[in-house]
Amino acid sequence: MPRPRVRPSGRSLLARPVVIGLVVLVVLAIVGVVALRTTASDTTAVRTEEVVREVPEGPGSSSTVQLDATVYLPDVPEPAPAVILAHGFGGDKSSVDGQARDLASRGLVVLAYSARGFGASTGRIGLNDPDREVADARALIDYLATRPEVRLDAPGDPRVGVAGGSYGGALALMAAGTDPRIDADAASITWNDLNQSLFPNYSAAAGSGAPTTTPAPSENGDAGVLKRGWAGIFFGAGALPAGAGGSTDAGGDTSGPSAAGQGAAAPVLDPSDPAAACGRFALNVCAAYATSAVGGQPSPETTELLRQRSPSSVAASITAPTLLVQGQRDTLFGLEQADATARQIADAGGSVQVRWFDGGHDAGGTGPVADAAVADFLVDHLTGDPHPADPSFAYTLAGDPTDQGDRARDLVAARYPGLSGEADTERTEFALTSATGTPTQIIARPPGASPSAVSSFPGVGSLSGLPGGASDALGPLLAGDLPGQTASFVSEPLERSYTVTGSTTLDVTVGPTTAESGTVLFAKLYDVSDDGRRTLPSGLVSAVRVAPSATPTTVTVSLPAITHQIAAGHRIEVAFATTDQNYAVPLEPAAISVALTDGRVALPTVPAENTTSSFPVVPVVGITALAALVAALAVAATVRARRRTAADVDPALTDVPLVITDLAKNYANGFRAVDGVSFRVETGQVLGLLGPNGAGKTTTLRMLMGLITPSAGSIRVFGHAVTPGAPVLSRLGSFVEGSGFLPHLSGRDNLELYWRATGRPLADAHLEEALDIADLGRSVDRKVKSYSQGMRQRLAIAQAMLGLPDLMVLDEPTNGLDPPQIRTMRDVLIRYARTGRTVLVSSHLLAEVEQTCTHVVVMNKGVVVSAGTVEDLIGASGPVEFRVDRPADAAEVLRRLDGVGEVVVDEDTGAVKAQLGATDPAVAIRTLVTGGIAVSSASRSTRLEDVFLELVHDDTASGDRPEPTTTSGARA
Ligand SMILES: Nc1ncnc2c1ncn2[C@@H]1O[C@H](COP(=O)(O)OP(=O)(O)OP(=O)(O)O)[C@@H](O)[C@H]1O
Repeated sequence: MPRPRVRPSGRSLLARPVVIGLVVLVVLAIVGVVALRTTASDTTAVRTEEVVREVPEGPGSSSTVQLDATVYLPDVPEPAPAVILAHGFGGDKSSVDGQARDLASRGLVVLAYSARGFGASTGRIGLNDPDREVADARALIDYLATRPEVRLDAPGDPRVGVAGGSYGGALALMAAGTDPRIDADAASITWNDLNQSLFPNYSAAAGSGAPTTTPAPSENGDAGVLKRGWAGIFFGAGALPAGAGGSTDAGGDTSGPSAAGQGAAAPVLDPSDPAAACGRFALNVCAAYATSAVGGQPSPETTELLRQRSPSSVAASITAPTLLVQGQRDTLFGLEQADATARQIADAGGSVQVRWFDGGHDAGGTGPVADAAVADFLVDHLTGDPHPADPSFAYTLAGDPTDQGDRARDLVAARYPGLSGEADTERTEFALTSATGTPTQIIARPPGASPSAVSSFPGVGSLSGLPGGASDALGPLLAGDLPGQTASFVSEPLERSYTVTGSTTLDVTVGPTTAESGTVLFAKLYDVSDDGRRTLPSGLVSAVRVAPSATPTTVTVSLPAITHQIAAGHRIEVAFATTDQNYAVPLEPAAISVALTDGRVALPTVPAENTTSSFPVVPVVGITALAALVAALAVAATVRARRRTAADVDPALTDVPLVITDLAKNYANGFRAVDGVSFRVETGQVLGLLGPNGAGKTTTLRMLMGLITPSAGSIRVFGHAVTPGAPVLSRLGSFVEGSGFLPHLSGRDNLELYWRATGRPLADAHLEEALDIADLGRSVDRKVKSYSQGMRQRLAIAQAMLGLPDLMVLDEPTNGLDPPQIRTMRDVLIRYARTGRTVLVSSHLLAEVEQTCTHVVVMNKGVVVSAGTVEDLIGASGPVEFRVDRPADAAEVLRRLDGVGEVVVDEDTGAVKAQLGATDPAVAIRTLVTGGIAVSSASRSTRLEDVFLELVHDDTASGDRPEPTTTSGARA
């Protein structure tokens, strides 16, 4: 039965205006964009023809896929060059209708089509599989060669260009790299390498010369950090059946009528079919995403799959003139992606031109500016004689649209400096000093990486569908770093204003860490105003992962590539944060030391001419304001939705420390480690979670700590539903193995550091009380590297106790302790529970549990096999041992009693052991005495160990799942 949930008050008052406001603003905005576009086109009459092309499902396959296409035919007397137009991810051919009409009205035949798996096209999404989507584009070129309206360069070889944004942009590049018939290609806001885009790592071993610094980094180090926010949005858009909505299309005109899903045969989802969760994705793509999303790291197979789906795999073969248009507001595919593609094409002798524009996935996708650049390029290169691309480089310097004196400026440089080298990039050095005064700063990552820093809002820009930079508008309001989690290094105030165009690198020394996940950091370049306001340009961060090392490691980190003007009097701040909510950060707690190697940063600029003619201040102010408003409302709705989730409270349980109901966990390999676990812990209890190896104890506790997500069931802490990062987790103190203490700091300093990372005042830590209970004595002021294993364990327990949490959860706290230390630990836990708080502890030391815990839950093979008080558990089973004068007669008498099970006489001691079942031992004694037998003692010899072995032994031997049993007083 669903439980009543507490909703934040005022919901019904707020919801309607927000929704109405959103609808009105989106309609206004779309009308505005449509109006802008229609005035720009319609110079030549255009007619359209609907076409369905059948292509093989895969190489050598007998089954086929149907591609739904529209051919746009300009009313021109001669055969015309053609363009294949590909749409963005989650869109379909209708998404590029406006752009297609515009190109056709300029005299080009345009074929726009829905990629396989999108719109009315059949098949599955292969993420630009070279053998499928890319082969489809080549098949469409074959088709264009048969159309009489299309100009041919040779039989079967039409004069043709390919263009697209985002998903379509990568397709355009990959088609150009595999089909020499293509005469020009234009790719907007797209990736070079999906591995680098989705698992970025902007660091490389210092001195390796790896990251190229002008104007954007193009090289990555090893395994990166999953860009969880964007990856989820990207893959979520394809996980729905066709026609189910969910477009995140940022690579096409959003003004046209959406035909998403029209006529498409939406697959019928069968929940029992594992493929159902894959929606429209090809199963290999789906599996690749699922394993990386769960593990946070790509498997070698995923890396290879993403490599094949990337323009980087074919860029060296692109010979047609290429235009790369990349967005300056794009936390999905940053400027460095176009930079890498440009370098690869140029290195192989191809001709390439680069444009950076004030847009991108965080600002409504491509938009009119990018589309116009693409149209000019295609018309220029397809209608005249083929000629190399113009080497110039254009970019936009965003101004403040509310300030007419500081307008956005369009700038053109003679060459793209990424290709012409360092010589074209001026650099100015700024000295940076550590914000704390000490060269090395120590920052912490809290357990569960929660709370997390916020740098940008993936998807909000494309949600608004507008230019103007939703993330930029919202960033200063909502983004932020957390105290204790950020190391910062700042410059003196700048004497003059300075324009950053591109990226820079700096050497940083981090670590040491032996954690398997290595060190993960997020590097940022802030513009700090004189009143201390920090602006993170375009919400961009550089994710960095440094391999584990027992000694500090120096790496070269590339800061994000930006265009940004820093005003005179402002400071530059380079910051390193341990968390970012858009990335899959390791959840284990860690303390990380960070130092700049030479304390300087050299920021680049690209000398360029201002070509701004007349700037439409009024529409931009209006559109930007609308974008900001729409985005603000969208974020408000998101925040409210999150609050609602966070406020998922069962009022009947607000006094109960923990209630776990029907909890289950399937790991990525399909193994069900926890299967329908339910139990409850009351205030003041010390509950022991017992079970043999592999029983599912750690998995259960990790779900409770919010470190992993349950597959089913619920966990309520004081009535609040637990989810990763849920605020109620602040009432829970937890101990997990490998607490990541910094060895050269004292125990006390480590605890203070850890507490600062939670963002809460030091006074709330109750440091002395936690230390007192953990009984570390004066050792707390010694360096941790001098601690014994037992002292480290106790320090970790003290860490779990900081803030005196109402519920403390400890996973195997006695591991590695010697008997006296185990005894100390026992006292610590008992004392803690006596303060009116609650302890949940997993252990395999049964004698310890028996002496420490008031209650026990026994798990085996993922299920609860018994639960109750320790006395109940011991008392409810096991034989009673009678010492009598005539053992054989006593055994006979007991056997005749109702409900009594096995009765045996111990030949050595003469004791009679009887399984009394429900029979009261007092009744048994009275019966014996009445029968003339002298009873000198009756006792239960059972210890928890016996019960435990009895509960798990048979089952362990047979390999079957045991049936749960509940002792009296148990609440399983
Ligand atoms: N990430 C994972 N992927 C797949 N299986 C896993 C994963 N983590 C744990 N398991 C499996 O789940 C089962 C339960 O593991 P868990 O660590 O929860 O047990 P446990 O009761 O804590 O055991 P132990 O006392 O040995 O730590 C084990 O069979 C384990 O191999």
